[in-house]
Amino acid sequence: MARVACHHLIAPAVSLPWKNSSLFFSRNIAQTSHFQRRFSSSSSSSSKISMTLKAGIVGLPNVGKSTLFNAVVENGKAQAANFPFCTIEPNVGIVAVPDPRLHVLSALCNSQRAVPASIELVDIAGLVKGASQGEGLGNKFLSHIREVDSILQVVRCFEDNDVVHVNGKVDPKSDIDVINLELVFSDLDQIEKRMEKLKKGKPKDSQSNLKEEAEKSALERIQQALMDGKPARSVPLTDFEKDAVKHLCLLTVKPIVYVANVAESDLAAPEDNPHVKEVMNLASELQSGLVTISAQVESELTELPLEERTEYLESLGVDESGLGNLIRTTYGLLGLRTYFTSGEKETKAWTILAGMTAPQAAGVIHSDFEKGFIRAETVAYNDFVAAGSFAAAREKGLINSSLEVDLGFVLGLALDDLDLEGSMLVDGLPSRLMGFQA
Ligand SMILES: Nc1ncnc2c1ncn2[C@@H]1O[C@H](COP(=O)(O)OP(=O)(O)OP(=O)(O)O)[C@@H](O)[C@H]1O
Ligand SMILES: [Mg+2]
Repeated sequence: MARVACHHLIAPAVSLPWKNSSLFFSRNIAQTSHFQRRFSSSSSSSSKISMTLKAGIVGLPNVGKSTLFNAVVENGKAQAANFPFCTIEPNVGIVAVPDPRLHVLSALCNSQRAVPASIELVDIAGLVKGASQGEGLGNKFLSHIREVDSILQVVRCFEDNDVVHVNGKVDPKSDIDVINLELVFSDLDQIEKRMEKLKKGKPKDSQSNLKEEAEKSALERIQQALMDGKPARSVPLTDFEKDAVKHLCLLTVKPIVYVANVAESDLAAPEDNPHVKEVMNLASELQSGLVTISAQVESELTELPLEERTEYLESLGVDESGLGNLIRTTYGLLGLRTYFTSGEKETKAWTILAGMTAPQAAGVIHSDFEKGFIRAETVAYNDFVAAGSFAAAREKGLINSSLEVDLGFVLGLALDDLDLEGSMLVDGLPSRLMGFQA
């Protein structure tokens, strides 16, 4: 099988180049950034997107993947119909990550526009038993999964005799097992081929030798786990080993969110549906996320005028659409965090990986900002909102300034909980992370 280029969220190499500050700061940061060029290729709306990750919608045929895709993606036009293998080529769409903080900041700063973070969704063809051996639409479709950063697995939990189930009955456990097994087989195949190659080849130098040794050792452990039916992500690896196996883009390394697709009538109390309960148990066993949604309802909602949507949801006993939850769960599961830049022109959410340093976070806006990083200023989101402006927060002494700056540096990355010595972002904090373009 031809190897596809996989899609990674790569943190730029760590450097602390605060003193090297001659390079930058004259460019308009709203223009194409490193990540814009890198992560959002052709769409014309991509100039507004900061860093986009890909989530792939997978599942058995005819379980509601395209219906969900069309509901989530504004103007989504994937063909969704009641027959298996309706989707053949993947459909791709961009979805905004809902974040109420964006609008609060935008109002406080009188911004002309608010630009949310976004996720790229890929609606992939249905997988069936034997896909790794070419069954159904076969290997080609596993290769589409290889290209995504995370997996949303739609699991059918609705009973409807008119909608064909490829295995004859609604059975979430068996559906999840079928998909997991295909992903496991595909990884095993990939590892076997790689091991053979590693055995034959000779490393160029001692550095490559070290890396290959780490790769071999990691692959052996992953292979064992896969043979025991466990995903590769369950195997503890050192950072060096993770890096050594990254190029294989193993499918079972990718985080999974299970999307329990329920009937309209189950939406108000999904946990009463035994199929949903089963998916809940499996998701927690497999250390994966779970979201309950009715793709059918979400798709009907998009057809309604805005004012009628709330009424419809109320009639079903729920107060909000499940899409926001789905997107936020996906975003959180990937260890992604947001910080904001805010000014009159725009308030914008930028995506970073948990654990990125302040210079790296600045580098998401523009790589020059990382190279010439000078200082970070810190303020908690709530403090900022209470103060009402950056100037007021400064006056009240709520902003901590780290290093001295005398170069007219205008990007004050304001990072709460920042370890100023090492400029490390602390995992898990960034709900309070803000940055400002003066
Ligand atoms: N929650 C639901 N309740 C009832 N019917 C649903 C629900 N979700 C989806 N369906 C119906 O299931 C059928 C299959 O949906 P869809 O085409 O989205 O499946 P798919 O997973 O994309 O299939 P394929 O793998 O063939 O592309 C459609 O008729 C759709 O209306
Ligand atoms: Mg489809």
